[in-house]
Amino acid sequence: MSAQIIDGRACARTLKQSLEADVARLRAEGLGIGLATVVVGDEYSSTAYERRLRRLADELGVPYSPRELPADVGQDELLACIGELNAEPSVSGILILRPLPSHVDESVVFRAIDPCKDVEAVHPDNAGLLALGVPRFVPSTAASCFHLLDTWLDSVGEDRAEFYHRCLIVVVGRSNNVGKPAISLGYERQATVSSVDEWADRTTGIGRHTRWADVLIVAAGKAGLIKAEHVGENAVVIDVGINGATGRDGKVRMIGDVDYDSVASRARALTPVPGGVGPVTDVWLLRNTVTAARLLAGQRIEQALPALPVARTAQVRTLQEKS
Ligand SMILES: NC(=O)C1=CN([C@@H]2O[C@H](COP(=O)(O)OP(=O)(O)OC[C@H]3O[C@@H](n4cnc5c(N)ncnc54)[C@H](OP(=O)(O)O)[C@@H]3O)[C@@H](O)[C@H]2O)C=CC1
Ligand SMILES: Nc1nc(=O)c2c([nH]1)NC[C@@H]1CN(c3ccc(C(=O)N[C@@H](CCC(=O)O)C(=O)O)cc3)C=[N+]21
Repeated sequence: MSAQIIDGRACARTLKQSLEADVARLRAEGLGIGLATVVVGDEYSSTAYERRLRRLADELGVPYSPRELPADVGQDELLACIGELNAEPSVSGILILRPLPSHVDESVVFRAIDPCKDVEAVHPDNAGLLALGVPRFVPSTAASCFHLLDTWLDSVGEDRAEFYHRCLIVVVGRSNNVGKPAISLGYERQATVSSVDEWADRTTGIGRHTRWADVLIVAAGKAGLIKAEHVGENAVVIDVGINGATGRDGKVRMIGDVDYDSVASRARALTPVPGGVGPVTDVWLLRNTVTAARLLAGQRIEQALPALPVARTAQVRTLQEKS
């Protein structure tokens, strides 16, 4: 079997059209919007993302303030930078690119962000709201994974609710900004969710968990970690990983955490890298920046959140009814 390819670029194009309309509506209401990013050092995946955000903000005419700090920046200097962005009225969304250098305490840094400008929901207030199922911001990477899944389910005519209720979602990687939010969004869809980290790989191996997945979301940051032997034949595989791999010609190209060719020969559907989760993530972050602009203008969360794609009304049958 050869997997269906889930096209993130096509999905992002559609989402971008509604984002353009959201930004225009905001302007028509006389509300300001601006995005600030903070990159510490020059890690491959951070700079790749920052470039994309810069370009998207430019295309949308959204004011963009990039801050670049050296890898040896002191934590206090980083906190001072966040303080300035918190106080800057023209900035509605703040994104601190990860990974941060090891001498910086990420939790202290994230706690310093104004929760209403925290477009990635890394401040404990926002992470807590997400975990409770009442998010202020839905973190962009996890949101993108599920947006791709929802869109793909619609395209193959599967009922979303029925699919998720019967579904085992296995999430590889449990970082605070990708894996854990993906786990929360899986719960929200009433799926069965399990989580795999590096210890599982080092001890029993991850295959004994991942092979059972109906949906496998991989966010480990390890190039080619997932191979055909790790996936079931009916699996839908969402590859979040962004890794720089140097080829024989010395050029660096982008690859995911999934060994694309071997998994494509086995799985039911697969997101490629590039062209999968990545292109949706930056659009979603700008959507969250629109939400932030509305919150900062005093609107309530329900008024501020952009409309999500509506799930088709489903008559969900229970197991007994099915048999
Ligand atoms: N496409 C996109 O839009 C985005 C892509 N990314 C990419 O996704 C990847 C993950 O990002 P992020 O979550 O921030 O990374 P982190 O490094 O913060 O977290 C990685 C997680 O993966 C786990 N892990 C590492 N190695 C293994 C292994 N061999 N088996 C199982 N689990 C493992 C770690 O386990 P433990 O907890 O035990 O350390 C940890 O929980 C990166 O490549 C990043 O660039 C990130 C954001 C957006
Ligand atoms: N706080 C934080 N949040 C993040 O979301 C975050 C981060 N830190 N640190 C770095 C990683 C990496 N990341 C990318 C997202 C999209 C592309 C992307 O869209 N890539 C295009 C590449 C196109 C190309 O260059 O060929 C694609 O996948 O098709 C890349 C990288 C977000 N990250």
